[in-house]
Amino acid sequence: MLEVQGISLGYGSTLVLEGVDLRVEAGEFVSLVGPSGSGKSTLLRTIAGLLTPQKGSIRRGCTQEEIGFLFQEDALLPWRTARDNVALGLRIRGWPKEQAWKEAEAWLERLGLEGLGNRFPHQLSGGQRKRVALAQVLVLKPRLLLMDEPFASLDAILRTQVTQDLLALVEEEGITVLLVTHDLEEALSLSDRVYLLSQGPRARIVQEYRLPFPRPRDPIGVKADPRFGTYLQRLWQELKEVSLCAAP
Ligand SMILES: Nc1ncnc2c1ncn2[C@@H]1O[C@H](COP(=O)(O)OP(=O)(O)OP(=O)(O)O)[C@@H](O)[C@H]1O
Repeated sequence: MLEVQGISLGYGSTLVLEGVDLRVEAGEFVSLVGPSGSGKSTLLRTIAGLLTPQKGSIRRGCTQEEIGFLFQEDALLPWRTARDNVALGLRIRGWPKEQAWKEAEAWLERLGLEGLGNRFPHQLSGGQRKRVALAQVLVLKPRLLLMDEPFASLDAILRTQVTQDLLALVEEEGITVLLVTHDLEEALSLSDRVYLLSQGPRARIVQEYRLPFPRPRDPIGVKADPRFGTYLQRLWQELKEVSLCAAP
């Protein structure tokens, strides 16, 4: 679904990424972790097509329309109801209003927001708002979902609930996911593979972990697997090591 080869990219004279390679197969859930400021968001934005690499290539197995984005800041319009916000993308794609509303309501319901379609974003809790943002992306049936710390603003309990629901939905829909996160437990509990990016400048992928946990997966239950602790310890250790060795 996605093949990144030898990507290099900088801001001004600083080369943030140098020679980054990664692959995401169709239906996989892959996370990208690394030290703060290493270039994770830069890499995701490059994959999303928002930044142009100075070197290297990106091959996507789907069209731009089939890519969904979920960033830390949601894209809800404050003057539109939850239903209208979710329906907006379908309306832009030419769906008639009634049909778009019906589909939007169905997705709000799947995300546990039944009956809240008439509320405006400021009338929703933080968790409900995130669920509307998720419905806004999923209603467009993305084949590849790119997420950059989408639930970072939520408290631990809400975050766990929303990610649990997200995982069930992407498994059901067969959506391929690339997630940037600083939360190692989140990365290990959700993913099939985790990539570790080195400390920048000139960051590159230094490690890849292939996780043995089956699907469909309960991201809470998987933490009780004794192998989970082993992976977590290894990832922590390697993240600590790369954080200490910045490129000269
Ligand atoms: N628009 C920009 N102009 C100049 N430098 C930038 C810009 N955006 C990011 N940077 C720099 O590029 C480097 C990588 O930033 P990026 O946000 O990609 O890292 P990150 O790994 O996502 O960080 P974090 O984990 O803290 O969110 C940092 O040193 C940052 O200061």
